[in-house]
Amino acid sequence: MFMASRIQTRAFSASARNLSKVAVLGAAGGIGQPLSLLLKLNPRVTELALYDIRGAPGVAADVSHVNTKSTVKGYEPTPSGLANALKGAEIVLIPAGVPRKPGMSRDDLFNTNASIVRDLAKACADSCPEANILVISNPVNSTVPICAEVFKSKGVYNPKRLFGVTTLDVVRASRFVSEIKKTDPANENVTVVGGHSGVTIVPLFSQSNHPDLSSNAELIHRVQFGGDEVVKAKDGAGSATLSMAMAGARMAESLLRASQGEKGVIEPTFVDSPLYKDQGIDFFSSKVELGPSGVEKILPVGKVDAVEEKLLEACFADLKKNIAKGVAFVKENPGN
Ligand SMILES: NC(=O)c1ccc[n+]([C@@H]2O[C@H](COP(=O)([O-])OP(=O)(O)OC[C@H]3O[C@@H](n4cnc5c(N)ncnc54)[C@H](O)[C@@H]3O)[C@@H](O)[C@H]2O)c1
Ligand SMILES: O=C(O)C[C@H](O)C(=O)O
Repeated sequence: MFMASRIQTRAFSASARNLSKVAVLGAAGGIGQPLSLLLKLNPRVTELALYDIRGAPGVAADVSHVNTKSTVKGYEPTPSGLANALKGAEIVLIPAGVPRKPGMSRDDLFNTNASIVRDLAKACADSCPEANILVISNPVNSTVPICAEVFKSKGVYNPKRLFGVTTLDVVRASRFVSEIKKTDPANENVTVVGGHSGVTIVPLFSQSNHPDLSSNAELIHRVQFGGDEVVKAKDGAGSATLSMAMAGARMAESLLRASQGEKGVIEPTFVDSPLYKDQGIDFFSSKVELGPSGVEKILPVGKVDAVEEKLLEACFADLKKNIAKGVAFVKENPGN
């Protein structure tokens, strides 16, 4: 009897530890819908909370019929709907905001998306201050600092829990390399550092399986401007949604694996980073080891060649401005 209840208690605490509520803000959008579907297919997710300013209950009803065990709920676009979606969340993914049209830079989205992200970050700081916040909304180089400033202003900033999602850059890099080298992309791990726009995206091919590619200007350009390829092809109907959903789901899955005890889970991500703080760059994307507390360890950039050294210089100049713009926005526009 005693034995049985001990076993039951242990089984209960193990499953309680693995209860993982994941919230998606912007769930009815081009990224939000396939991302919600992929999260529904992930057995590590036990509760899926979908929020949008329009259409989340419909997406939730649809996704909820997928026959996996997790529960799915769509929340009304009200402050209490948002608060309830966030309460108890372990991970919050934010793909809310407008995407680019041809001819636009990601920075051109700032005027619209900065206040959307600021207000959603406020709701997160109030309702789930300890959640891992995964920012997808562009311009990531600025929206992540915006979230940090909001959390700081509410006294709940934990730099280990805030992530700009740059996974798509490494997904693209490995696919593009595999096309050139006729290999399996699953075996091509390309480190990409910096930020998430144009020249701030710095692939380090010298560290890959194919160091010769570090002088391939066309490939470097393709990785840096891969997003533009999709924007152009969609011709006004938005930017990458399906590949982004896959990349966002991968980042969430990695965090869940790490929080459930797996060691050595490494993803590239744009975080509050010590790597170049001495040069005034407070956020930087590099390989990060994830753990139960979020960021476990920020890995060094490592040895780069002369071409990459130059790419990094160009990255720093833009990144510094993008980060400063996000910080200044919250100071000048604290909102209600
Ligand atoms: N980080 C990356 O690698 C990456 C990749 C692709 C796209 N993006 C960015 O992701 C964002 C979304 O792209 P998309 O294609 O899904 O756009 P979309 O327009 O299809 O969807 C955006 C969704 O956000 C919702 N939304 C707007 N304001 C909101 C708010 N205050 N609260 C909740 N929801 C809100 C909209 O109703 C819409 O459903 C864009 O900013 C885009 O640039 C980032
Ligand atoms: O290109 C965009 O605007 C969307 C996204 O950042 C991407 O890299 O595909």
